Amino acid sequence: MLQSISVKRDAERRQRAEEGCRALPEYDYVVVGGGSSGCVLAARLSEDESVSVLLLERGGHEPEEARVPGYAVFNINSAMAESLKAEPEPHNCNATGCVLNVPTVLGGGSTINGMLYVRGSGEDYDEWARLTGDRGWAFNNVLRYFKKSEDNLDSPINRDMRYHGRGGPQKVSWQPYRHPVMPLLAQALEAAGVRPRLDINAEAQLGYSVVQTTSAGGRRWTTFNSYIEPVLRRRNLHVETFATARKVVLQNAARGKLKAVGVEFEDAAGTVHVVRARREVVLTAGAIHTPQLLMLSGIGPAGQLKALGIPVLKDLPVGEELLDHADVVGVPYKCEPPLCTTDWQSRLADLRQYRQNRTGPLSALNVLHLNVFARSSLAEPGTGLAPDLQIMFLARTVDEYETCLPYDSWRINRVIPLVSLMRPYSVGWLRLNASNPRGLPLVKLNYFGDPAGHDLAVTVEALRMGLRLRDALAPLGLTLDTSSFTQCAAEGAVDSDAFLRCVARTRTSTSWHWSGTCRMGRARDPRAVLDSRLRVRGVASLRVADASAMPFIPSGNTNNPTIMLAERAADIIKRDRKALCPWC
Ligand SMILES: Cc1cc2nc3c(=O)[nH]c(=O)nc-3n(C[C@H](O)[C@H](O)[C@H](O)COP(=O)(O)OP(=O)(O)OC[C@H]3O[C@@H](n4cnc5c(N)ncnc54)[C@H](O)[C@@H]3O)c2cc1C
Repeated sequence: MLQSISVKRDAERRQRAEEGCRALPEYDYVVVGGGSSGCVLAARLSEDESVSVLLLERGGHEPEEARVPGYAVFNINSAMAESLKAEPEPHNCNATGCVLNVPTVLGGGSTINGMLYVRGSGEDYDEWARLTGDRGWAFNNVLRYFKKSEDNLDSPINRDMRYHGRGGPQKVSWQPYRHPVMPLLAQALEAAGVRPRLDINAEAQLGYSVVQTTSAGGRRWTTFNSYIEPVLRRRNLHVETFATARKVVLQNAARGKLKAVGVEFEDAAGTVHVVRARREVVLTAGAIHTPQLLMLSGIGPAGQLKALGIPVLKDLPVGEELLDHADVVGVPYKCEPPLCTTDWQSRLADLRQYRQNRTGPLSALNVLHLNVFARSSLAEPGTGLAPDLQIMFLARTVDEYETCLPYDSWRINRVIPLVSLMRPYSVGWLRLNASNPRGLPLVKLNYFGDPAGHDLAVTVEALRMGLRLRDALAPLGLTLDTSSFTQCAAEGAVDSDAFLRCVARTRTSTSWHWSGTCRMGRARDPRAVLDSRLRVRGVASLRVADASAMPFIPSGNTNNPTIMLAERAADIIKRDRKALCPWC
């Protein structure tokens, strides 16, 4: 499977190289990065037939198998992502540095992610409004962009028109298959006092729920499938794949102000081109590559750029903050037949069933869509009902098939609470790599790095919640399995603080929710790279409209918030253009 993805990608790249670059020398808007946000931007901007839009994407199209929900884990480790090893730190990721799987494919994160459709809490966006001084980012205002993007297919959720939209580009639905373990987990959660919630994307999130996904009819719906594919025939929209931006071309304009006038990029054959942007360059290369591109263009922390010999055009705190939710893989529960079966006959039957009508275990991401959102005893007062922790349930097959199917997880025999810190105090950073500034940047995640130990304490509490399910799960056939936790065994009992702190330190992983590396903020905010209209401070015609712009990480998974941000960005850009040119 992994090999087939990489073979298809290589063939597509070769073909693109033979065909040559088809981009024109000039467009009104050049959008860099065709991921979750870039596809939204390019589709929305090109709705206006009088403007031309180029979308540059360094990857290619996703193969059909990438849309099978049960294969999602393959996507993460395939040629559709590059692996970035974060800086090793003693207090997280087993001191070896977590691996970040950075998307490199049309659709970006929406093509390789877990598809969970989560908005976060209203308080998060009210905080965005406070930090930017722009009420336009408050929840009551951004709700319309969440709804605008949405084609919610499930009744009764889609009957709630205050919170949900129908007919938007992004398909949203419950996955058609629910593993038999899910009702048992729900039963155990209720026994532990966690209440059910039908819809986490309405007035509140707290409780456990079966989360909707960006999939429909047993298939993944990426932002490329949702926003771009239906409009690919537009004559004013051009998508150039295997086109890697190298830098933004900047010029001195009126009154000495810098202005973005184009983008330098390398095509599939390795030829370097410059495309001019008549109106704006919009960076949507994600929270890892957008800050890198800005710095390669001379926009970033002056000291850092000077040390690398990059001429400083604008001194801004690019990459000085990196936000993410630290995930920790908790102690698993063993699940045995007949509840969990992993034999080849069942797998073959699954494949046949999926091929016939896209149902069965392959139409869902095992049990990941069962989520708990909760407030720990350390949740900050004054944050309303915003959760500070999330518990998801991962599942996988261990033992018998591990060597031949290392990433297989559609048939399972372990269920693992995966805890995620929603309101982290620890903040990381991103810098250019001095030995190769164009290569992968250096990233320090700094999970659990806050001096007061708040983040670790919340995580320990969340891990303990996962353990609390054991009394209710044991009679249902799911028993705790500590056999793989030998590294922490000497620390104490399985529910002791010392053991759980050791689990947090050694079993950390990214949640892939990188954000905030080019945050927006108020005019005098020394941490802000962008103003609240997503313009790079002090540079004309240049915006950032991806997860990098978030000033505060939402309490939930970040794909849908990024789509919302891009929807509003498109509206802002259209309005700014009208304001400058009312007759256009
Ligand atoms: C493995 C994984 C699992 C996740 N699970 C979930 C989930 O279940 N639910 C959820 O809500 N969120 C999830 N997320 C997070 C979510 O997908 C991201 O927050 C979101 O995709 C970020 O969107 P973006 O537009 O900022 O960046 P991306 O979607 O990463 O898009 C950036 C795009 O830019 C391209 N690019 C980069 N550099 C260049 C360049 N120099 N030139 C041209 N193109 C370039 C990349 O190839 C990519 O396509 C997950 C993410 C990952 C990676």
